[in-house]
Amino acid sequence: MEAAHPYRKLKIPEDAPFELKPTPGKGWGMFATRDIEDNEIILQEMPLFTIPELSVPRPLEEEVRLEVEELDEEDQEQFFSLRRNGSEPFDTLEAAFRANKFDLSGTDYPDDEALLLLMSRFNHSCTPNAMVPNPSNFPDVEPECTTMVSAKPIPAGTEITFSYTNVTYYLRRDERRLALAFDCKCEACNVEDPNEVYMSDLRRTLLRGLDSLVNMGLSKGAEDVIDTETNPIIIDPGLRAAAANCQIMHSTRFICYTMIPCVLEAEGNLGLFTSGIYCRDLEALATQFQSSENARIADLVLQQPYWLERLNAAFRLWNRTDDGDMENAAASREELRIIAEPSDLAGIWQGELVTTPIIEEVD
Ligand SMILES: C[S@@+](CC[C@H](N)C(=O)[O-])C[C@H]1O[C@@H](n2cnc3c(N)ncnc32)[C@H](O)[C@@H]1O
Repeated sequence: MEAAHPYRKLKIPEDAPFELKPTPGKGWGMFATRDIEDNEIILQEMPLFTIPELSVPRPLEEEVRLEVEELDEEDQEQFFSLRRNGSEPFDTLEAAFRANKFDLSGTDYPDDEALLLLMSRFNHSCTPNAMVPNPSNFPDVEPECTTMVSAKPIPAGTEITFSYTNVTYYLRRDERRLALAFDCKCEACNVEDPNEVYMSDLRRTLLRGLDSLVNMGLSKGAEDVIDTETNPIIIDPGLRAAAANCQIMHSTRFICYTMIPCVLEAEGNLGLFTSGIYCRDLEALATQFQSSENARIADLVLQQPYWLERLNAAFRLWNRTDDGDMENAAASREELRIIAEPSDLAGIWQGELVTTPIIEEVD
C-alpha cells in the first residue's frame, strides 16, 4: 500500500520544494510542491557514504556492507528503505549501491561514488526541467555535496527530472533507446507526432555536429552509441577532417558556438544556468580574436540580450580570417593532444586553415 511504502521513511527536508510519489511507468518520482523558478536550488545532499574509484572493476558487496555497518541505526533504516524502482527490495547491497550512486567528479573527491538517497529518487528525462551541474559551480557548499538546480520554471505538481547522461542531448530518439538502460517514458520520447519527432531528431543531430566542430572533432560521447562509419557526427567529410586537424577558423568556431544555445533553446533544453555557462564561454572565445574589427563584432555579439540576436550578429564574422587564427589553432591542437585518445589524432595536422566550411554538392 502506498501509505505504508518504505519510501515514506526517507527523510525529506521540511523546506524541500518536492514530494516523493508514484509516477506512471517510472516507479516513484519527485514532484514539485510549489512553483519553482528557473535556476533555483532544489536540493543539496550529502552522501550517506562513498566508495572509492569505481573505475576499477571489482565486486563491491563487501565494501558496501562495511560502509552500511558503519551507519547509525537511523541511516541504516534509510538505506534499507531503497527499492528497485520503487517496488522490490534489492537482492544485494552492491545492487542497491549501484542503482543509487552518483559520481563526485568536480568535487574534492573526484574518484569517489556517493550513495545519495534523495537525489537518486529523481527520474530521468531527455528534456529535463532540472540538472545536477558540476559541484565546482557551488563553492560555498560542503565539498562532497551534490546539488540539483532547476533548468526551467517548474509549475507546482510537475515531476522534477534531470538527464542521467548528457549524451541524450545529442542523440535522436531511436539512438537514445540504445543509450539508456530502460525504456524511457519521458515527454521527449513519448511524442507521437512524427513531424515533432523528426524536428527534434534534426536538432539533436545538428547539436552534436556543432558541438564536435567547436571541440575539435571530439563529441560528448555520441560516438559511443552510434555507428560513426555510417552516421558520422560531422556529416561533411572535409569539415570533419578540418575539425579533427584543428583547421577551423576562429570566426567559424565562434559562430558555431553561438548557434548551440539557439538549437538547445529550440529543443527546450536551455535554462538560465546553461545559458550562463555558454555566455561565459563565448566571452572567453571573444577575447581570442586578435584583429580589431573581429574583436569589435564579437563585442557586439556579446551585447545582444538573446541568443538568436547574438547568432544574427555573429554571422557578420562569416568567412573572416583573424590574426590570431594560427595561434588559436595551435593552442587547440595542444589541448587536443592532452585530452584526446591517440586514435582521435589519426588525422595529421596540416597547418592550413579551412577558411570556409566545405559544402558538398547534393544531387
Ligand atoms: C535511480 S532510479 C529513479 C527513482 C525510481 N523511479 C524509484 O522509484 O526509486 C532509476 C530508475 O528509475 C526508472 N526511470 C527513471 N527515469 C525513467 C524514465 N524516464 N522512463 C522510465 N523509467 C525511468 C528506471 O527504472 C531507472 O532504472
